Amino acid sequence: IVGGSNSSVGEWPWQVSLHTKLSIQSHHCGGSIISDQWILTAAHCLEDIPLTEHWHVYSNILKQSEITNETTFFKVQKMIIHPRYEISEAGYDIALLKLDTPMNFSVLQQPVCLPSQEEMNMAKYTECWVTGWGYTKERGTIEDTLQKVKIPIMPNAECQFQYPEHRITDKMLCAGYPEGGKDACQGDSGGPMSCKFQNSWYLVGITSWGEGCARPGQPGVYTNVAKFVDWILEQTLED
Ligand SMILES: COC(=O)Nc1ccc(-c2nc(CNC(=O)CCc3cc(Cl)ccc3N3C=NNN3)[nH]c2Cl)cc1
Repeated sequence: IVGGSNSSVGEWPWQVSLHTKLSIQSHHCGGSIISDQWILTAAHCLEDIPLTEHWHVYSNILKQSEITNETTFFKVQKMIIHPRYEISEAGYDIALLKLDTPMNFSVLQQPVCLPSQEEMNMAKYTECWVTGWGYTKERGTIEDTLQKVKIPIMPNAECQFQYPEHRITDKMLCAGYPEGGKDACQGDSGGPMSCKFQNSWYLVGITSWGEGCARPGQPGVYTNVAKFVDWILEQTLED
């Protein structure tokens, strides 16, 4: 997160850190708790590591340094990548992780609301925050303390204009300041763009891609979760 500040304990109780158990175990991506057994993240986070046993899901974490080999984590039972995902910049950058055991909710570990499907006017979301342990500058390192930054959603037409070589679809959302300076960055992907509306928090976006970090005229691009609520419900409501 570029241009943000430290979060406090329990501020984003749906934020998780996805670690891969490869050479060195480290933070790979963010994710969001959407039910007691399901995590929503970005498809690109999972594409290089398709084996469920390589993933550790850490919830109720503020600092990465809290994670030791004594720290409890959830194992992953099932990974579902959206079937139309190819690359982040083409969209459908969304995936689900089913935990091997249901988690108990608490003040510090609980789900975020999904937006109502086909939510069209994003203008109603005037208080949106992006969170993560990603770099605080383009050539950075993973942050210890979970960072937060408030970023306004911009109309897709404006975003398309700023990314002339891309197709910004209605399944994507963009957020940024014209002057740049505040944005997601490497290591934040998969994590939430959370928006407060009528005193509840909604998972409006999933951090997906951007041209560099916090550059003027290069907003962050997020998966528009409202457009995938049907898919999420289909995949997660065991029939
Ligand atoms: C010790 O452990 C480690 O070092 N772990 C570790 C884990 C993961 C990564 C890592 N993750 C990614 C995937 N992309 C993103 O996270 C954000 C993309 C993005 C989204 C928005 Cl909205 C806006 C801008 C950008 N943007 C563009 N350029 N940079 N950022 N790339 C890399 Cl590299 C690096 C190190």
